[in-house]
Amino acid sequence: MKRLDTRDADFETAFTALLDSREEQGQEVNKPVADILSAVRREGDAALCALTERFDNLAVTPQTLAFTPDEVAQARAQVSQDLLDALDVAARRIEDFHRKQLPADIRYTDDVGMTLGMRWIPLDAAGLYVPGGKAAYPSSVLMNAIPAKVAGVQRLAMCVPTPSGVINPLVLAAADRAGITEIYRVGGAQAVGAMAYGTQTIRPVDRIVGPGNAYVAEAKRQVFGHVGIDSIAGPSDVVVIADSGSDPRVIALDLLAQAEHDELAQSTLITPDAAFADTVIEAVEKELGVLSRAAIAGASWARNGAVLITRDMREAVELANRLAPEHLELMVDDPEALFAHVRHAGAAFLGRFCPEAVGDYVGGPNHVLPTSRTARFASGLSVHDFMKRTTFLSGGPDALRRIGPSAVALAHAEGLEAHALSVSARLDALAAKTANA
Ligand SMILES: NC(=O)c1ccc[n+]([C@@H]2O[C@H](COP(=O)([O-])OP(=O)(O)OC[C@H]3O[C@@H](n4cnc5c(N)ncnc54)[C@H](O)[C@@H]3O)[C@@H](O)[C@H]2O)c1
Ligand SMILES: N[C@H](CO)Cc1c[nH]c[nH+]1
Ligand SMILES: [Zn+2]
Repeated sequence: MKRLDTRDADFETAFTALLDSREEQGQEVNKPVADILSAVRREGDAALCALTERFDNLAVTPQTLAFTPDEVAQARAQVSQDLLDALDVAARRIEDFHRKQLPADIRYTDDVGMTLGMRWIPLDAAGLYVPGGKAAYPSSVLMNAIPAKVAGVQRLAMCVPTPSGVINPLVLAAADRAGITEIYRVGGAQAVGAMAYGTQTIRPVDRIVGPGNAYVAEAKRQVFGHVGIDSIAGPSDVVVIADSGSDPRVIALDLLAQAEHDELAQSTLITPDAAFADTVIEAVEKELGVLSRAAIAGASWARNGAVLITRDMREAVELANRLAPEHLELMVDDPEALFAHVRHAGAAFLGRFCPEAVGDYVGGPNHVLPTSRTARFASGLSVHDFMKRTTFLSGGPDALRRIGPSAVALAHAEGLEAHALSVSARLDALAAKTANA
């Protein structure tokens, strides 16, 4: 863990190193991921099965890659009613929020008489990656699938790793709740490769979405262009801006809630109060003594944890903007005042009683969010990720007479004769018709 004070002479150097550190960690997986993707592209199911045996310790055949409807029903039957109810609370709230994102088409007739517009069309097929290496993520099943359903995607294919063949039944219950019927027991870069290029068993999709570890995130980056992707939603990160009005233990737990996802996760506290910072650091160490996932959380905190002490809250927000976190918690009395200055964050959590973990499960907005500073240019998963736009133009002779000559002039200026003729031939025909009338 790094403890930095903006008043220190070497702060800027240390902070720049912090900004670069996770990108550098991500680069370690470029080559292994490229090898996995090319094996899946070349050999299809054979590579998929061999890689699943190697990385997930699971012997599969093309016939057993998919979960059967019976397996899904049996898994659902193992889940308690309380958990199914909790799943339902989450699903309803996620659906309500995402329904509000449905975009409206555009259609209007302009002053030259052309009708112009833009139509939103759902994707034909989406691939949903649900992580499953170090933890089970039924919540990510809902976060992936519900916006896709709301958008109207016809085919959803879900991939989830099952280390040593074990799957948390709630994952399959969540898939069932979301109406997913095509579920494969594959994970990592090989799952992304299968959904991108297709194999004998898994048909390719048009866009791959969902969170995952560094291998999954890098695989999505590498297949982008062949298929669409949502964003780089890799190992989680959080920035917590807090003052001493919060219980240090609660802030420590918020930091550890991200750290426990992955050794590569990153948790950062920013506060103007140095004494408070030190109490939170102590509380983190204390909680690490009792947390069940202390090995992962402790490794993440040691490797990527950071505590930044600022001159004031405005400086705290400026540093948060530079970190462009996946999650930003504003644990202060007047969070809206700080939020007004936030420019880069995947999702913001405003107020002492709105922890990020609520957003992970039941808040409503999506928890699949851009990581590793990509919130500078990317956003969380939404209904829009499952749709694309087709613009349209419709015009008759009058409109062509009015704007056609400008098109002809510009086509000549670009040296594109066929373009110019395509328009002028029509204009000539119209002129001849008028002359003959
Ligand atoms: N950003 C988000 O929106 C978001 C949401 C939820 C979870 N997450 C992140 O998802 C990740 C989940 O990670 P996970 O590991 O639990 O599950 P995962 O499913 O993402 O990864 C497991 C797979 O990684 C592959 N893998 C592991 N080690 C490998 C190696 N050495 N070489 C090649 N492949 C290897 C295996 O194929 C395995 O099936 C965490 O980093 C968590 O922070 C992010
Ligand atoms: N915090 C993760 C997003 O980065 C999502 C998640 C799912 N379950 C628990 N947490
Ligand atoms: Zn989480």
